[in-house]
Amino acid sequence: MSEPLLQAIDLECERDERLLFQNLSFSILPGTVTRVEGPNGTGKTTLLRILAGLNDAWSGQLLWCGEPRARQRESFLRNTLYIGHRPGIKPLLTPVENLKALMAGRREVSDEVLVQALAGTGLAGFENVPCRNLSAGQQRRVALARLLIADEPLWLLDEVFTAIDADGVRAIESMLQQRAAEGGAVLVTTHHELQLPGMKSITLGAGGVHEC
Ligand SMILES: Nc1ncnc2c1ncn2[C@@H]1O[C@H](COP(=O)(O)OP(=O)(O)OP(=O)(O)O)[C@@H](O)[C@H]1O
Repeated sequence: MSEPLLQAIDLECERDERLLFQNLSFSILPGTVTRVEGPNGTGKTTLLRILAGLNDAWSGQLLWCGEPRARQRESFLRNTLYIGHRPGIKPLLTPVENLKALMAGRREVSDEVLVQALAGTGLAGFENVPCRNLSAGQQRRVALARLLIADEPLWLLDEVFTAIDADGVRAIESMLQQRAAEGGAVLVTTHHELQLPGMKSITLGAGGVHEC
């Protein structure tokens, strides 16, 4: 069996003296899509932010490719793509400019590739319009175009289906499956009814933590 990309061992997190989760252990293997599920407020966003290295209010162990993540920070960051539940799009910039900003410090991508990625998320013809003039779903599609130029093997995606129409949902589902088929791994939170073949799940909340 292949080595996990990411491994969580006995994670615990408390917010405002409220225990969100404890004894949370799971492995994210190459070739898998894992859904983090649970009712509102049970800690899904918090967990993804912890995994992405954006929240330090936790205890336990996180391993990246079998080594403590803290010792592998650069490799972890270079190989992980996090998209938060807010699209993170700058309203005064165009979709092309926003994608360039999202790629900053990662790698050079030509305008042609960016325009193709935007076309791939249904934004052909909107490449140079300020994002403040786009709809909520179109703004989220700008952020999702990032997936089409991603070479990071691990994707951590928080509520990426919000404001997306049915065709867009199917397109995202196929991107997740594609990443897994290419040997990457995806961890996704969503309230959308996501059904992908072989999908794993981590459930937070009332019944405690459950992994399958
Ligand atoms: N910055 C913060 N400081 C203190 N508590 C916080 C902070 N952010 C979130 N919380 C609390 O942590 C708990 C979990 O929040 P989180 O956003 O992780 O839940 P969630 O499962 O993603 O919810 P939803 O399904 O509504 O998106 C909530 O009770 C929330 O009030």
